[in-house]
Formats: sequence, structure tokens, C-alpha cells
Amino acid sequence: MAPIFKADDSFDRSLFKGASCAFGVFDGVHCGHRFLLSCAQQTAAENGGRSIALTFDIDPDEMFNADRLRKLMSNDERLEMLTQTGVDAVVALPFTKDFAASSPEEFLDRTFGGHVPAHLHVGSDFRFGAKAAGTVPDLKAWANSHGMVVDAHDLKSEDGAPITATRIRKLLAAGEIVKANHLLGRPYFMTGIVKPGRGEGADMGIRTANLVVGDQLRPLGDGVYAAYADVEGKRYKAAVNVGIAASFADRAIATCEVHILDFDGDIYDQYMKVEFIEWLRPMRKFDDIQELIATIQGNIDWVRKNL
Ligand SMILES: Cc1cc2nc3c(=O)[nH]c(=O)nc-3n(C[C@H](O)[C@H](O)[C@H](O)COP(=O)(O)O)c2cc1C
Ligand SMILES: Nc1ncnc2c1ncn2[C@@H]1O[C@H](COP(=O)(O)OP(=O)(O)O)[C@@H](O)[C@H]1O
Repeated sequence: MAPIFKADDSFDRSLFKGASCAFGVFDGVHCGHRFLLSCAQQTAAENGGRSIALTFDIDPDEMFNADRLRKLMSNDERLEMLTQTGVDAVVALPFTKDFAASSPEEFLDRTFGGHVPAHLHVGSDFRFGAKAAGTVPDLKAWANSHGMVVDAHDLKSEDGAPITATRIRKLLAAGEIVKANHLLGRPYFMTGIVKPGRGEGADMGIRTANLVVGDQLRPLGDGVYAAYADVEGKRYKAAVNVGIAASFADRAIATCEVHILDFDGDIYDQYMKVEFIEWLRPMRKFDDIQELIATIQGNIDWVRKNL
């Protein structure tokens, strides 16, 4: 697995010399990102240099659009997944207010610190520097005078439209999990530590392991889904309610309630990963608890038969 370098003041930027970098935020590490990263691997192989995923430690939108941000994964998960894409190294630039305020030219000077890569691969919509003022032609002009080749790639498309994190977030918000997973090239997942809920699941005969996932990390629309849950190193089928349970909205705080099929352990305070596979139905408010139980049992049966 590739090492992760945090590009703070102590970082030795000579790592960039002769390298092929793909530059982006890479939220979701989706198929479009993987294509760009494979381009860096290809020119690295041709030139005998390293391939590097060049990114930021946080998503810049956390600084500028925090209220409406819906990330596809946490920053740690993003960096970790980048290490598994086949690149030789992952470099995370600290995205501070000061760094974000750099002019486009200053931004590039500070990023590379005099050690310019051989190749830089970006998407054709790449913008950089304060107020995203730097464009691909600006990048190419800087590269020309610094001996770097810039490859600005058309965004990889699927079903007639570019694959972008925004497009995937919109599909997830609409519960279109199959289409979102297709563009991600993997199942969309949520992760967290299992917390105690209201204790009503056991009374209903349907235990649920609860995650409290904040809005920023919950682009997936409310609803009931078929999923897989990874707990204690094992993978189980699961029926999952996403969103605050409408029938208990006055007292519920969990936003991802996971009934794990054929499982009967205590996993409070344990890490759990939930991979979403199919949308089953909208979440709804039930006035009759027996009807709620029967409906959930129907969802569990569906998961058992179809996943
Ligand atoms: C597959 C599944 C579907 C669910 N669907 C709904 C629903 O449509 N409406 C609702 O209010 N709660 C729904 N729930 C949530 C249950 O009401 C909740 O798990 C139960 O109240 C237990 O809560 P507790 O874990 O906090 O004890 C669903 C739960 C599961 C596992
Ligand atoms: N099949 C299962 N699916 C989910 N959690 C289970 C299962 N079996 C046992 N558990 C355990 O039970 C807990 C959920 O029990 P529950 O009665 O729903 O209480 P609460 O919602 O208050 O945590 C889970 O956090 C987990 O530790």
C-alpha cells in the first residue's frame, strides 16, 4: 500500500522530482478519479518516475461551503482509499486559510517548492488558487516555464454525462444507489462506531446497531436499504434504515440503523462499515407498531432472499 505524506514544512518535496502526479480533491475516489490516477501511473511507467496522488488533507468545501457539504467519505477514508489505487505515494497538502488565499502562481510555487513533477494530470475543469482563479491555461503557462508537462483530461463519462462527485451525491440523495455505485465503481458505504439507541429494537424483536452519522457525511437519502455490514472482520447481510426513524422522531438520534441478519453479538463501541446495495422503500411514519414490525420483517426477508 502506498505511503501517505502530509506536505507540511518538514515534507521533502524532492519526492516530486521526475514524478507523474494526478491532482484533485478525489472525494469518493470514483471511476473518473481512478481514470486520472491511472493516467499518472501510465506516464510514470513510461518515464521511470513515481506516480503520486496529489490532494488536500481536507475537502476545500469544508472551508467554503460547510453548510451544504455532503461528502462521499471522510478525509481519512479518502486518503486511505487513494493508497489502494496503485499509485506509489499519496501527498496531502494542508488546506489552510492562508494556503487557500494564495494567488494561482503562489499556489503552484508553494505546492511544489521548487521540485516540479515531470507530468501533472488534471481534469479539464481543474481550478486552483484564491477564488479558484487559476485555470488550465494558467497552469499550462506556469508549467511551460518550469519544465512540467500538463495533461488536462476530458472528464470520463458514463451514460452520456461526466462522472463527478456532485452527480453521485445527487443520485444518492434520490436513493438511486445502484446508479451511484456504478459510477463509484464500488458500493457506497457509511462507517462509524456503534452507539446505544433507545432499546426498543430488542422489544420489537428486531435489534438494530445504530450509527450517528452527521449530515456532512450523509449524502444518501432517507429510506430503507439492502446492505452488507462489516463487523468484527466478518461480512453480513443487513436491512438498514437511513435517517431519523419517523415514528420516533421526537426521541431518536441515530441516522443509520442496521439490522444485521443472522447475528447476535454485542457490538457497542465497535467500528462498523455499511455498504449499500439496493433501495427498498421510503422511510415512513407508522402509527401502528405491529405494522412497523411486519414491514421491517418483510424488508429483512427480501434481503435474505435477494442479496
Ligand atoms: C430495515 C428497517 C426499516 C425501518 N423502517 C422504519 C420506518 O419506515 N419508519 C420508522 O419510523 N422506523 C423504521 N425503522 C426503525 C425502527 O423503528 C427502529 O429500528 C426501532 O425503533 C429500534 O430503535 P432502537 O434501535 O433505537 O431501539 C426501521 C428499521 C429497520 C432495521
Ligand atoms: N442482529 C443484530 N443486529 C444489530 N445489532 C445486534 C444484533 N444482535 C445483537 N445486536 C446488538 O444489539 C444492539 C442493538 O440492540 P437494540 O435493542 O436495538 O438496542 P439499541 O437500539 O438501544 O442499541 C446492537 O448495537 C448490537 O450490539
